[in-house]
Amino acid sequence: MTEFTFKTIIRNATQIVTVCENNEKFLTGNKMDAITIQKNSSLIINKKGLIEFIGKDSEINEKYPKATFGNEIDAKGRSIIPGFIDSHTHPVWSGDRTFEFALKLKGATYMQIHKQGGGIGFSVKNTQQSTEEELVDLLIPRLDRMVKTGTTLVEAKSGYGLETETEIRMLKVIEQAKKKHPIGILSTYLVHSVPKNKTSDEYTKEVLEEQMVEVIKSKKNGEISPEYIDIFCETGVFDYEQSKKIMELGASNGLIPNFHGDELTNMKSPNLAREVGAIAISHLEKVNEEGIQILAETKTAAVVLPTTAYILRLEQAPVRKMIQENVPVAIATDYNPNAPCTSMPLTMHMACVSCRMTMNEALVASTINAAYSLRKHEKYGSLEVGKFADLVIVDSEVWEHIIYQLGEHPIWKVIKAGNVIFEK
Ligand SMILES: N=CN[C@@H](CCC(=O)O)C(=O)O
Ligand SMILES: [Zn+2]
Repeated sequence: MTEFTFKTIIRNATQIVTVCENNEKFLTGNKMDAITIQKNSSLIINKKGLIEFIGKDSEINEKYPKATFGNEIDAKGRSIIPGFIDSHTHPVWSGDRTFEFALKLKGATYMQIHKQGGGIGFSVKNTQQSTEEELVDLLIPRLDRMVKTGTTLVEAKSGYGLETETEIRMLKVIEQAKKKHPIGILSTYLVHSVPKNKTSDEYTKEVLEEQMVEVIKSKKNGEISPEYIDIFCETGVFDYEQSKKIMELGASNGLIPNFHGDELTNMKSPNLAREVGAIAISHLEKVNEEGIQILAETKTAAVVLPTTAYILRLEQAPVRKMIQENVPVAIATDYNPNAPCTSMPLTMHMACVSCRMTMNEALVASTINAAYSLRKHEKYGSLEVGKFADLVIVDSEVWEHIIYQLGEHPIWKVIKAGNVIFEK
């Protein structure tokens, strides 16, 4: 078998959107609108799947005169961007909630449906009754759809179990998908809601005294590998103190707090993030001025979910204000049975139109800032030497077409660590 010097070379792309070039952890303020782009350039990927070189094709002969490549891709007339990082999803569930969408279209609110046992409760009932294999079979095609729209790394939560066995089963399902699917997956243990027959206090106690112990035990056994602890901190679900106790216990067991906050009501989530050392808060539709200042000071990532506010007809999170105040803003699909959108390009389009982001800001929020929101910025989120070669080749000379072509997705190839995982 021929031994190649490098895994892959992608030659002569009209644009390589590197996003940033100085190993920045995240971009804030005006820097979000000042992404870096290399024109008419080539990119070399080494055998470890890492970026070896980005620059002019003419430099390659000089720098690597004898190099051979396992795969040569001609990207003339096309552009390259980093693979999207979908930093907030709930992709493991069973049961169809189309009927709830119909109710919401007629005016029912998220909390009305939730209180009647629908919403999360409906997904919980169905997920509890599904086997690990059934859930894996539902998850894999969802991950396929993510890859087709350019996502190369996804955060995936548990949270439709609400009892120990099903929560751990969901995390095992994610574990199986990590082995079976080429997309990168990071998993989160999510304490999502209160089971029907319990009060919030009772369930908090159960999580603290029993469920968390089992989750940590399974993690230590190597059956599951959650890296983050998440909670739905919301009026009528888990209050500030309950959320704090659960995240603190998670943190003391090596899980990093990264939670749902200030979605339907203001919960002082940024204060909570500061207290528990959370790396990110998702939603933030109801964050106030004081909260934004805290996010800016602590550099807690704000993970904005435009699809949710769109579907629930809520006001979007105050993204412009957060960018102006130098909060690291990320965006994610929130893929779940309430907002069943797997597409980052569609989410970016919504972020531009509904949250008034520029296309550059939306790209930063889906790449380097999304990586930061999961503390994976050292190896992901921009196209820089030494990072993983996770990227999308856009079927256009102008990278912005990935956002502009609403609902269409001009994607030619998706590459993960140097391997083509989707092509048209
Ligand atoms: N807000 C809480 N959780 C999800 C919705 C989950 C569901 O409705 O099933 C979210 O992030 O939007
Ligand atoms: Zn969510």
